[in-house]
Amino acid sequence: MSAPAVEITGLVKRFGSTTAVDGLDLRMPRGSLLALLGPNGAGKTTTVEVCEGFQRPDAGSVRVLGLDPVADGARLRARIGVMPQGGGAYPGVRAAEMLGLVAACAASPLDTGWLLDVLGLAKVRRTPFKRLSGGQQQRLSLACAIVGRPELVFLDEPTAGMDPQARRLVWDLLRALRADGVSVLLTTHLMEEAEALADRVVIVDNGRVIADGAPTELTAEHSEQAQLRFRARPGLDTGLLSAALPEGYLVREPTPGTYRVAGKVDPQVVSAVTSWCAQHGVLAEELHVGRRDLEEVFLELTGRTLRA
Ligand SMILES: Nc1ncnc2c1ncn2[C@@H]1O[C@H](COP(=O)(O)OP(=O)(O)OP(=O)(O)O)[C@@H](O)[C@H]1O
Repeated sequence: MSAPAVEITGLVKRFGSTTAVDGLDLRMPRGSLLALLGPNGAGKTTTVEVCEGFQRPDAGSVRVLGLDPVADGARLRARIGVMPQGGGAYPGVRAAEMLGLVAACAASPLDTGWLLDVLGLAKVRRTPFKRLSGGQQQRLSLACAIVGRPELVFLDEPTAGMDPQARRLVWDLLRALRADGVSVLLTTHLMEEAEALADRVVIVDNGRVIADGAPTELTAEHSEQAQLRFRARPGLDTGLLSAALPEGYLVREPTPGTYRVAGKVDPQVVSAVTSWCAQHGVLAEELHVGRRDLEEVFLELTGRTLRA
């Protein structure tokens, strides 16, 4: 049987007095799409860089496609694709030229014209890298990561800074890669991205795994009950609103203008929230009763928001 795509046990990585990764365990089967989700500074990039062989672990064991990323670095790099955060290229190189250079290093590359087309880059194929927009540079960097038909790709915040249309193109491509049996490990702090793409989500905070499972498992596990949430102008007096609800309910504003009511949802509490809003001239928009999302799971586990 082939080794897992990634197997990490007790990974520790320190930078001076900062412990970036603090005993992280992760197992990713072949052919799956795993999202490492967490706020800034959680240790996602460091974990990925250790897997790629760019950082040496201080403790723990890391195997990628059954290989040690440091000792077997050269063999491993021929089989993986890497899209680092921020990317990078010779500033004068043209888009198609750059992809062609990377493709030339691969034994059996994908068709570069097709790849540029799929990623919406056909029109800028002759544009120098430095004149591409941030989102176009990101997509070119993704193209470079996958043009060599890797068995496993590491994508560090692949859609950061992209507009929604470009993000869709990337999501479609990642789904197609997965359907072709490629293993994909991506980092993100966009819970929508993790929910939309991943077979498994590993939520990381302070260098540790705090939750791990399929998106639906995570949201179900952490919410037997439906939850009431709504949007309204930021800064409502949540203490006053909580006091107007039946005993035991608590209203929070985890991000400005987003309100969540903790407690079992029933018709009385929905009515009490809307009455209070009406009495205070507050328009409650997107009033929603339903399953929690990953953002709420994270909030519940850490008391903070993913975007913090
Ligand atoms: N080369 C380095 N030298 C010193 N500290 C570092 C280095 N790389 C990372 N760190 C620190 O390690 C911690 C984890 O950083 P890391 O980049 O892995 O987090 P992240 O989850 O990828 O965050 P982001 O979402 O912002 O990319 C942070 O406190 C960061 O400042």
